Amino acid sequence: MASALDQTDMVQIPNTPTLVAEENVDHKKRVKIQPTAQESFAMEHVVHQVQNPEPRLRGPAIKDKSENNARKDRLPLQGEYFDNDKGDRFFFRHKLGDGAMGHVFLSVFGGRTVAIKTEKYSTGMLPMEIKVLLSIKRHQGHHFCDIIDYGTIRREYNYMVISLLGKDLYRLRSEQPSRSFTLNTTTKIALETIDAIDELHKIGYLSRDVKPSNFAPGMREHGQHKTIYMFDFGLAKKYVDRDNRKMKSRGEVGWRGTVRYGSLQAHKRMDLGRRDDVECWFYMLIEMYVGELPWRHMTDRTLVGQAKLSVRNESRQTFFNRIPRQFERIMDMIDAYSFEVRPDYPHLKALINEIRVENNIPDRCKWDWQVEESQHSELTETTSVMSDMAIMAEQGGTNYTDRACENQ
Ligand SMILES: Nc1ncnc2c1ncn2[C@@H]1O[C@H](COP(=O)(O)OP(=O)(O)OP(=O)(O)O)[C@@H](O)[C@H]1O
Repeated sequence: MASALDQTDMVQIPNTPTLVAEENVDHKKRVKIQPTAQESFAMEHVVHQVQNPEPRLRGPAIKDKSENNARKDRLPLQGEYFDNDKGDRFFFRHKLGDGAMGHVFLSVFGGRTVAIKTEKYSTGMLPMEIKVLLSIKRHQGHHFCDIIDYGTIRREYNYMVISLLGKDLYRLRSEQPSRSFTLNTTTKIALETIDAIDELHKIGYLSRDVKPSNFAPGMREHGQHKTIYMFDFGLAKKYVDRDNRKMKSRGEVGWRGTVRYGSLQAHKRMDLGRRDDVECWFYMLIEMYVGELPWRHMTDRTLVGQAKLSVRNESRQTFFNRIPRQFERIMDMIDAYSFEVRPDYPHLKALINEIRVENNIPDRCKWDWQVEESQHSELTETTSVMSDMAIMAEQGGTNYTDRACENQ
């Protein structure tokens, strides 16, 4: 992957207002708390709405075709279709999952199964995701979905067409009889996912929402089942400025992320850096191997933060009991990182590989879900087993910012 950082400032979704992404605001000149991507989008929306040409009507007939209803901010439904600007037709075959902001559908494009992520036109989170995926594509990121198309339909919804993935890691673990993965699968996931995080950081972005439900293996039919892919960049943020200089911490900015996997700094509502993505990765690994985290049943964010502190102090021994000692070293390494520092990804990987060697895990080993996988068709694999709401509830609420939280 190239190390040059992306200099592009804006993503223009055809027929949509321009998103001025969060990171494009000059930090030094800013006096107020930085607007979220959503707020920036809303501001731009007002400015650009008048200038944007009228989008041509596309897609299926809508029952009530009155002018007002044709412009209704809405999510598409299963069975509908739309045509993109090049005349390609995309059907929303069936729903693969629900996110906080919209639906993800299965579709077919060029004889290949794909996923289409949608959100209401006014939501404005998708442009950031598109921006990240386009940047990744330019840098040939290995652990990310290919972005095939994106746009907006009649000011009703925004969409992006991306490569189809298998079930996410949260679902796959939940389906294991023990609700945990073997050391082989956990360490293989650890190596794949730290590579994904490293790749994202190399192109100048933070995820700020590293968690099992944002990673999934690729599809066997596409020959991608040995790779774990990272998706969902709704909370992503650039941590370097236009001149590729690392931006200074903005101090206290509010909560970002998912309670269960959030870093100690996130609990302090501080600006997040690369080390925080890696801390989330660490909690994710422990959960996958042990089957749960001590704060699994806690919903109060403060209590979860206290429980995370406790595993560094009074409950350290219990927490690290019966798991490879390298995990404790990993946590101590992460805790020693300051905001600016680049995590030592090769060292983290070396510790994971040490676990594999000590436990005589052969290099070529199947994922835990591969036995079960062979008994089902690939299409069934992508269908949700747990409801998305159940997963959100399990994780102590899905990703959100303080602002979104207040709106709940
Ligand atoms: N490329 C894909 N292939 C298959 N399924 C996908 C893909 N992208 C997303 N999904 C499914 O859709 C669900 C929601 O997607 P995603 O996490 O991107 O949406 P979101 O609105 O950002 O959700 P969240 O509430 O977790 O932030 C995922 O959990 C997954 O089940």
